[in-house]
Amino acid sequence: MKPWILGLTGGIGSGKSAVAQCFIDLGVHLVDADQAARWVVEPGRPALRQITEHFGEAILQADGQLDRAALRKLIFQDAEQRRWLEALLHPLINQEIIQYLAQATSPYAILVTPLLVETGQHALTQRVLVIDAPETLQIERTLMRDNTSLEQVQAILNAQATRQQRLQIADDVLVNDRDLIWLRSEVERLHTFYLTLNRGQP
Ligand SMILES: CC(C)(COP(=O)(O)OP(=O)(O)OC[C@H]1O[C@@H](n2cnc3c(N)ncnc32)[C@H](O)[C@@H]1O)[C@@H](O)C(=O)NCCC(=O)NCCS
Ligand SMILES: Nc1ncnc2c1ncn2[C@@H]1O[C@H](COP(=O)(O)OP(=O)(O)OP(=O)(O)O)[C@@H](O)[C@H]1O
Repeated sequence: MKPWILGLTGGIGSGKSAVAQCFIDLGVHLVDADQAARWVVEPGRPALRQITEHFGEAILQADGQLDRAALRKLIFQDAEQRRWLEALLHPLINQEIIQYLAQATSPYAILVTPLLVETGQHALTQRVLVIDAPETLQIERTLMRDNTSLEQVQAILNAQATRQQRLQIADDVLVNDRDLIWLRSEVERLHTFYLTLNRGQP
């Protein structure tokens, strides 16, 4: 039987990737929208040429790869440019996700995405798990992980759905405000529950 799809979402630095790794360790197949966003702009793919035509050659690194840090800076300080990029990439990202999920063979599979509502990816899922963390912790963890500024993280947060909007579509909520050992035990608990579900429903 085809696996049902769990949408795993949360804002920047909420802990989506950390939770995703726990599910992978339990044998669950998953696709990450941030990774799909990388595949669609690999050198040679049409989207990279369109991005270069729009933003200029300076958006490429010397090796021909997309300069992600430069593009990040650009789109999070200019909402119009961000919307241009999203209109180009989101349909391509969605295609990659659909192809990938079609190959999943675990009892259920997971779509990890920061933008479940904003991209129409919600329609690909039967159930939604929101990773929730206080905004201060999201900012603190992102600053520790990435070579970025507080201003940049704040700009990204402002471009995302609010906690409230995310919680409105949640079937399950994992509050990630404790340590990683506790996080893993919560994922194990959820996994046991998910294995009992039929198409994502009790
Ligand atoms: C701007 C880009 C090049 C920056 O790349 P970088 O490697 O620095 O970051 P990465 O892709 O890993 O994203 C990190 C986080 O930024 C946030 N983020 C990324 N894109 C967006 C967006 N369009 N709106 C709001 N938040 C976003 C998410 O929390 C994401 O998890 C990249 O994020 C991108 O191509 N974004 C547009 C495509 C998109 O919307 N991707 C989100 C998945 S659908
Ligand atoms: N419970 C936790 N305790 C300590 N560190 C954590 C915890 N959860 C996540 N982290 C760390 O916080 C950082 C952000 O987590 P993670 O990368 O999983 O977030 P994310 O939601 O995937 O972020 P993004 O939207 O930017 O991709 C990582 O360095 C991760 O290892």
